[in-house]
Amino acid sequence: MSMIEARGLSKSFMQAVKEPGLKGAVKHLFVPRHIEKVAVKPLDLRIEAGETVAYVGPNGAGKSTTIKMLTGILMPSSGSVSVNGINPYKRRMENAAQIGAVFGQRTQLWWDIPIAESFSLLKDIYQIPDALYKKNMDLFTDMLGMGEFIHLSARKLSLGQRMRADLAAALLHNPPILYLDEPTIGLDVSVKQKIRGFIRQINQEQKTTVMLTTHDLGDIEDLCKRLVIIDHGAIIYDGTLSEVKARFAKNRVIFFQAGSPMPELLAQLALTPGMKLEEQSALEFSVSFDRYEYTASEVVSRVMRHGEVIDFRMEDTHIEQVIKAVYDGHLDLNGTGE
Ligand SMILES: Nc1ncnc2c1ncn2[C@@H]1O[C@H](COP(=O)(O)OP(=O)(O)OP(=O)(O)O)[C@@H](O)[C@H]1O
Repeated sequence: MSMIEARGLSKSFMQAVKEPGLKGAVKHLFVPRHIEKVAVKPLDLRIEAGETVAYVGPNGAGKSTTIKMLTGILMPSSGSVSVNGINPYKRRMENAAQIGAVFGQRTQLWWDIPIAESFSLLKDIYQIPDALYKKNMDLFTDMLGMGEFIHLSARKLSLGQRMRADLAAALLHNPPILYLDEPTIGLDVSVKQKIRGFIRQINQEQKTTVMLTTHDLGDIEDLCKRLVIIDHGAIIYDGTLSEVKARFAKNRVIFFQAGSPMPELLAQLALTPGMKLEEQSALEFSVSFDRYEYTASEVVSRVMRHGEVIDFRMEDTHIEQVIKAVYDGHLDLNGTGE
């Protein structure tokens, strides 16, 4: 049995259609008009225990709606969903005991009481045994650096502190599943790294299944082996991150700084199939090439045979560029990758 299993899962909303202005509002009061908005088309998804899955897509693609169905917040319009053997919407209490959730924009901490007391309230709510509570509190305080703010109320925390506290709160009861919705939104680089390191460790040591939505592609590269891309309510890609990179990030670029101009070589390169030359100046140019046709050393030695090279550096296509190309409709993940 998979940890998360959705079959034909879909969700539609009725959205009010109002004409603009006061007249429109009054008219809507007497003659309300609605249209059906399909947020998530029937989708199938299986996630195994211990997997780390990034669920990504452009704004309005249906990510949050899917997560809300998986966490039991929303009732699906059709299909079935089982999370660790439980229907999350029908058995909400049992489901709550087995999941941890962090929604970047909201907090589950009590706003006006010290964080330490919020944790002890959660201990009672989840009926966490003393030994486990102490073990987790010690571990999380240390790993997330919470010592400096645990005596403060959530209201007084910075965003980075609050996110760390929220993450600890979500994991206090050792849930087998962790949902993260934009866990690093608005955070500085060092807090992002702390949070990602923590999630990685929890996943590795406790085999926690992690599903996260994010617009931060660094989160995906640092945390997730599997990538599920949703667009217009339908899954358009489900596979490994490395496969996406291998299939679609096929171009590499080498930037050269030459000691003297090499016009002959540049003319040759410009005509070579599978290579693309871009000249920044007479002494600076880059060669973009198909990594499956040429090796980097072939390209470098070809340039070096023609003259002095002072410096060169290589860049791989970043996953960010690949996903942007998918969102923009320039890349068909089910096609050839051209
Ligand atoms: N409660 C609701 N009532 C009506 N329409 C909704 C509701 N919730 C979501 N939608 C619509 O469903 C679609 C999917 O929304 P959803 O929030 O799941 O997208 P998302 O991928 O999470 O986007 P974002 O990255 O912006 O958070 C959107 O068109 C949205 O307007």
